[in-house]
Amino acid sequence: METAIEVRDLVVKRGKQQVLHGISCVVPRGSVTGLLGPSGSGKTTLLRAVVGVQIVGTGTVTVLGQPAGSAELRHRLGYLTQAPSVYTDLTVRENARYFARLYGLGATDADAAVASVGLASAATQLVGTLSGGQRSRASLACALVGRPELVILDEPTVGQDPVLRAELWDMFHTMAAKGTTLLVSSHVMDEAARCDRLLLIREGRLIADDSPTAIRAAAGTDDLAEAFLRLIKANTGNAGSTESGTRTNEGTAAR
Ligand SMILES: Nc1ncnc2c1ncn2[C@@H]1O[C@H](COP(=O)(O)OP(=O)(O)OP(=O)(O)O)[C@@H](O)[C@H]1O
Repeated sequence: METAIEVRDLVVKRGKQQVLHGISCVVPRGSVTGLLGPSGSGKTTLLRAVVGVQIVGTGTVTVLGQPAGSAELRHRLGYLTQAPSVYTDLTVRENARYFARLYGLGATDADAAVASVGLASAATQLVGTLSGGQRSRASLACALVGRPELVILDEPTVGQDPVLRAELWDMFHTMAAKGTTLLVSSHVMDEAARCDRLLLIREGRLIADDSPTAIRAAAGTDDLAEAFLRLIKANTGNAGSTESGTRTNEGTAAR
């Protein structure tokens, strides 16, 4: 297994609060890895550390063999932030073409990215006039237009209808099959089940790092939502433990 992301003993403070308490995990290349956890558990903070825009206390984050945030990684990594980051006074197409140019790509690539997120029919519409879900997809098109090797997506399917969500997940798997690595945060359990691997984070600590199948088996239930609840319950009270990055298949997280 080739590694795309390696996080070691990552500690991050935001404001006065310690948000990540010594996270260690690896994300394999060419996989779709889901990052799950309750609101405020530190998912966005971990994604920001991988992208290299988060000040890190201690620990290391290595991305595609380079320290996170290295200039060399800029064109190899695509990042979709939770709040759409597109120009509201440009059309969908103009936004995508602008980002394509930054990657040395042309209009055809930009238009293909717009079509891939289901926005071809809204290509000439100003982003400021789009619905929330459409705006989020416009932002996704811009994150993907450079065909990055590593794609970091912070809740990419929020506000999308079930059909679009299914289409987006099919697209993520098609990208992974071609060698792209995707790290995707989500709150939605049926999306967790679609991932090759899952990282479950709670209060800034990793409580599972395994495949959905292994997580279900370790928790003793076929229901992934129930498995997560059991893992969270099993880890309640371990908050002071120095153990982090517990893998369920080592049998420690689901006791
Ligand atoms: N700029 C900031 N300054 C201080 N604390 C922050 C800042 N941003 C986030 N936090 C805190 O860090 C913790 C983790 O936040 P983070 O956004 O990483 O969680 P999350 O799991 O992505 O949550 P959600 O699912 O709601 O998006 C929270 O307690 C949050 O209040």
